Amino acid sequence: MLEIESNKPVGNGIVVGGLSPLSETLWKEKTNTELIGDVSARLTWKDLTVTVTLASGDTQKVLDGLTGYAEPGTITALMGPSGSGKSTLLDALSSRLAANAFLSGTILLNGRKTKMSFGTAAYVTQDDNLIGTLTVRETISYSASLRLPDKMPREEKRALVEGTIVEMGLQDCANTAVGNWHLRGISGGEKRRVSIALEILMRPRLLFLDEPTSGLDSASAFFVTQTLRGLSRGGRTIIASIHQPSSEVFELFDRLFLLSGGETVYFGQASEACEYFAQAGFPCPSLRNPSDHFLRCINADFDKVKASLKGSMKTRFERSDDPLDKITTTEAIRRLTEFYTHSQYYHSAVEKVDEIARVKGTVLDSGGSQASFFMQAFTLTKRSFVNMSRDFGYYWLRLVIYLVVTICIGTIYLNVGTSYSSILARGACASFVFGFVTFMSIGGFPSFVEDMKVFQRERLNGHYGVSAFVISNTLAAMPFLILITFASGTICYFMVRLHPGFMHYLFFVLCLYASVTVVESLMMAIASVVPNFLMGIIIGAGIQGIFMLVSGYFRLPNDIPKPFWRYPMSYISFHYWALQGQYQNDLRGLIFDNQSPDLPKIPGEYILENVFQIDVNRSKWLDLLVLFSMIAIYRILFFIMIKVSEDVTPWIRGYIARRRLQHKKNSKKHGSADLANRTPSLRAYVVEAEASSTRTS
Ligand SMILES: Nc1ncnc2c1ncn2[C@@H]1O[C@H](COP(=O)(O)OP(=O)(O)OP(=O)(O)O)[C@@H](O)[C@H]1O
Repeated sequence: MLEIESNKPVGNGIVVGGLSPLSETLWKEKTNTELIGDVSARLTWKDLTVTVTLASGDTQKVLDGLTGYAEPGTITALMGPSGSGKSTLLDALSSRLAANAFLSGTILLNGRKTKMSFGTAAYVTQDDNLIGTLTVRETISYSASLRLPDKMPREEKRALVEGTIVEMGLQDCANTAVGNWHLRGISGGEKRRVSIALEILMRPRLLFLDEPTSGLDSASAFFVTQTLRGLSRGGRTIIASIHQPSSEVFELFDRLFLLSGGETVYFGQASEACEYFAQAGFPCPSLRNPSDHFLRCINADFDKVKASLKGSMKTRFERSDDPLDKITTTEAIRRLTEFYTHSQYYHSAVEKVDEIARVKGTVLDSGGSQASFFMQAFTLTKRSFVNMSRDFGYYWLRLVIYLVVTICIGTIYLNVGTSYSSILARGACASFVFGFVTFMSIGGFPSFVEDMKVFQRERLNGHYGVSAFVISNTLAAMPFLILITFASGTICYFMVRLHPGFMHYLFFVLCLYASVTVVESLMMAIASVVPNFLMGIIIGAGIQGIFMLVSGYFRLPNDIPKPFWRYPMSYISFHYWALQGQYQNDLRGLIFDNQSPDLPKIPGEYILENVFQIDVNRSKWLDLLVLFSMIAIYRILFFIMIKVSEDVTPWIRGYIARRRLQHKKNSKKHGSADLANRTPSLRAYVVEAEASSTRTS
């Protein structure tokens, strides 16, 4: 067990800042989670370098040899100009780097290498991915049910939720919906606070926040930061990237990590940063906010603008005492980074990192949820059902369109009968229903993609697992899909007057239900690979177009080219099984008129075999069974895809990136050697360049 000195109050001695004592006490009592001392998080990173591969194939260093640490009981601010690498550092520390990013260096949690996603640490990202139809209170309450222990009484869960709402100043908008494309909800700043509330609800031992105060007014920014500071004083470790904090907000931070162009400009006590800048030759002018001053010293993006302004307002600048007016910011950054690497701040940071890393502390497991699987699945199903019932675009709009389209089908094929011409009409009607009508199900994809974003946020923060999500989504959608398919199927069946009989009716609507659910499941599997809704819809439409082509209507089954299209494509196509089943369901047992009254009548079985080339020896119920199995297969596929992207892809990515870097290093070495050998005068230059690059690294 670690002895943690830094759990003692830091700074002005406030033990619980903005944090409601009620929530804090309740949390400790009811969850038996004594965070200080036994499961606290000490995070260190040493020589952390992140390289990304760009679309052109080139690589770019986004972070360069960063070293630092974060201890329990402290709040660390990451500051730097836009694009300096703050989010990348948070992503690297929380094991969430993008697919094209490669990390080198050491990150240790309590002295051990740990994968930080899935609940070991909580992360409030820059994007607020929330369910738009839920109110603020509902959003936080569902989150509490998903993660708090089942045994915890309801009143206590409610008290925690209310306490968190008060801590984030959300009481006035607690009953307002978050908002989505058709519903104006809470403001951007309020959304930000809801996102923070969701993560501080469980009092995580390690919390990353990417720009928690962006979009907040100065008073809200102050109170939110004060709450975070209070949370840290309870033994939590907090790291937050922040833009432009006011001087009051800045004073709430214990440590400051200042970045510019991916390099460390300063890492140390926030309260000593002013002195550090003065020592480095950039004292903060008396009337300037220190954090504004630091950022002005290290933002080189506007050097050109500054130079042209200087030209036009020469006299004014000449009189200024500000050192920044005498040199370019690029030069200031160079001096500051050099000053830092030789300063006592850097050396003490390295010493402290080594000291912390030497102590092998508690292995932190996933701390995201303490609720049982059953509770998670139940809460998720309830939440999804509420969302689906409130979001007009999810199912209601589809219900309206389905009803309209099936009434159109009903009027066009009205009372189709058993005349000779009705044979093809019945085939066309079935093909349209199971082709185009089921195709319209992709309309729900944008809403599902929004759900996926929420799922990904919650999943990475360990709120619940993939199986709970798949089960809940399946169960919550079921009543809506039954309503849509049974309502539209009934209209179609009775208007067209398909084969009479209850079992024929039941088969028709069940087949429609299964086909629509297969499309939903297929789109779910697509969403696991392509999270962008436009791309997803295009891919989903393309796949369904191909499935329709090989369904046996546009080209008869025996005429479909055997390699690939017949085997296996037509068997993979759900349209094929739906049509095979429905043709049998509709035609078998009916007798049709022939072309002329003198010719004998045609039995349905004959048409099935000779016109539509249906395998009459196979039961239509078997076709239906195949459709239901496809639902399960696509949902399992979704599950596997998520698992693969979580477990296998990072490993492959790391391997490829390592190979690429190695290859680059080798070719660089050979390239410079070749050049030096060919031109003796260049040899000295290359040797010097290689030596200086080794010195820098
Ligand atoms: N996966 C990536 N692929 C390509 N470039 C990347 C990737 N990740 C980061 N970068 C680049 O690295 C730089 C730092 O990005 P990052 O988002 O970390 O900056 P930031 O300091 O958080 O910026 P902001 O304050 O604007 O959010 C940017 O120039 C960005 O384009």
